[in-house]
Amino acid sequence: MNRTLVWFRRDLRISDHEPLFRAARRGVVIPVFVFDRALLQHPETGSARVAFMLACLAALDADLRAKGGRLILRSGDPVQVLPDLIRETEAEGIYAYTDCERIYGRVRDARLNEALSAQGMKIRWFEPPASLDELIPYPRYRSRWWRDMAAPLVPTPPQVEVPPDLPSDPLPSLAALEHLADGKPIPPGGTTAARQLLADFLSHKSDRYYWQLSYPSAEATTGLSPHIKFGAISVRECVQTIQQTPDEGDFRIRRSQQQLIARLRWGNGFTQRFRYLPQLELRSLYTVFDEDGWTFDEDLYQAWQQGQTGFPIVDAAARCLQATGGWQALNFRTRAIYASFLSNLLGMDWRFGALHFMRHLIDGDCPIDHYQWAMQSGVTHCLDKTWTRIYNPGQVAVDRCDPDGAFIKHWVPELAHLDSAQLGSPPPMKTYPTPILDYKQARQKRVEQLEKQRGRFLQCGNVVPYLADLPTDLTPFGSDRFAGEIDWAQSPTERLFPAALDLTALDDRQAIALRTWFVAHVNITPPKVRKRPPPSPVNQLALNL
Ligand SMILES: Cc1cc2nc3c(=O)[nH]c(=O)nc-3n(C[C@H](O)[C@H](O)[C@H](O)COP(=O)(O)OP(=O)(O)OC[C@H]3O[C@@H](n4cnc5c(N)ncnc54)[C@H](O)[C@@H]3O)c2cc1C
Repeated sequence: MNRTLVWFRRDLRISDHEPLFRAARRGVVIPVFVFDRALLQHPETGSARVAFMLACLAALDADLRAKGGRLILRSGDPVQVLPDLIRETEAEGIYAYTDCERIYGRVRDARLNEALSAQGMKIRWFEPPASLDELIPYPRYRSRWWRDMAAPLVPTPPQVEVPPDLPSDPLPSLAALEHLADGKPIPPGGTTAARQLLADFLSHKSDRYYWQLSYPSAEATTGLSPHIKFGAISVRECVQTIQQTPDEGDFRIRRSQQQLIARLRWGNGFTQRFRYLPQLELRSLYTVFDEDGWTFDEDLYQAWQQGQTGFPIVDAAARCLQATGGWQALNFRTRAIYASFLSNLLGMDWRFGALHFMRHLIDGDCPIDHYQWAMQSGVTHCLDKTWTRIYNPGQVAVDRCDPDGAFIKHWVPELAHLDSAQLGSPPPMKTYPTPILDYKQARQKRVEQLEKQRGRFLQCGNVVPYLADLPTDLTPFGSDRFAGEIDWAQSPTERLFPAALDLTALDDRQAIALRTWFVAHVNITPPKVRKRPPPSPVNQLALNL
């Protein structure tokens, strides 16, 4: 009987999972998850997120068992572990989804392709829905997204037959993975928990989501982000479940459903941007924004992290992030205000903020996190001023996000006795710091700096030369602050799978298409085409169905 390895990565579910479905139809399945030290010890990995992943793995194992199978756990470098497992099980090869979240994963997958080819072994990569290998204009991507979301869900295999004698490591504890629990409550993981969150949302929140999603104390959002990050539920299942829920003719429900679906699409769009330009994990889209202007002050950075800035909404967000990992409590608007404070008002490189977020967020997802950070810092758009997001962290923010002060008073109890109208700028008191900056001055400084930087683009007809290339050194930002396993970062940059977009080889059509992803308000004309050798072929495992 045919035997196929299914390699789970950030797709920890058995439904709407094409590699698993197809492998189960071929015959015996070896569903495997590999604990990979390079990821577990990546500077941006947070313990709470690892704990949540363990919960999702336990749930995946239970779901596979309900189908007669189980999850096989192994530890080590997947480039060695997976060929060994193919030999051990005499499988024909591997089925897996491509994954563009991180540069490390793409280096690893390129190394795996080479290792398998060298040993005469095969892998078949599947594209997740709404993930494309070709560069197309953003409006066309939107149409493709809708088309992919409308496609029928891949059926859950009725049975998953796993070799009975195949050993698996036990599910490790957090400590065994060299992580310490840091007190954050971990939400239940897995598909059932995710479906329950969506059902609760549709029953109780969907008439108010659109209007209240910016109020942290309203808890009007789904709380699905950690599940989506680990693929415990597919975005397509979320979209179809929302669409199948009647709006009962209530425009509030209709508007909220539309808004939620749009946000799910944004998330996929960020991953697609990273697929094209993985360098966005490491640097700003335009080199000019990284070349001059950032300052760094360790004391101020610590004050921002610990919630000691003297701006209550910022301090509440800081403390909430550290205490909860952001799940449900730290919504989009509050994250944005908190992020903007570091990069725009304290003038610090957005990557320090993104690093701190990733180390604490339970839903930390590199493309969303890094691109949102870059957007809030104003460095993703080279001309359009509307993309300067400098939030006023004073009373304006309180009135917009937390008008009754419930979120602030919860996380900054020193201020619990104040009236909400005082929470924008509390009176001096011994127990709470005075503001660490003057908002108006800091804002003015940042506006002038961004105008100067953007001014360089005004006279240029072609922004491609200003786009940051993939650096030759792929060392993750933050490696100097947090030790990690980063030997892989010295790999040649052309060895990424899927491959990155080669900015030096864009033709006219591609250059125009790329522009639509980044809203550059000038023409982009391509440089001279320089051909690169084609990537080495990958053995695709035939689907003999
Ligand atoms: C600086 C910054 C960093 C962020 N980092 C992350 C991150 O690491 N991981 C993450 O999932 N979200 C991130 N977000 C986006 C957003 O804040 C979270 O998706 C949201 O708060 C998660 O809660 P929810 O699932 O209850 O949201 P809901 O409103 O219920 O949204 C459902 C899903 O839609 C997607 N989504 C919602 N809002 C956005 C958005 N603005 N951009 C992209 N996708 C969105 C997410 O997948 C989310 O789970 C970040 C936002 C900012 C400003």
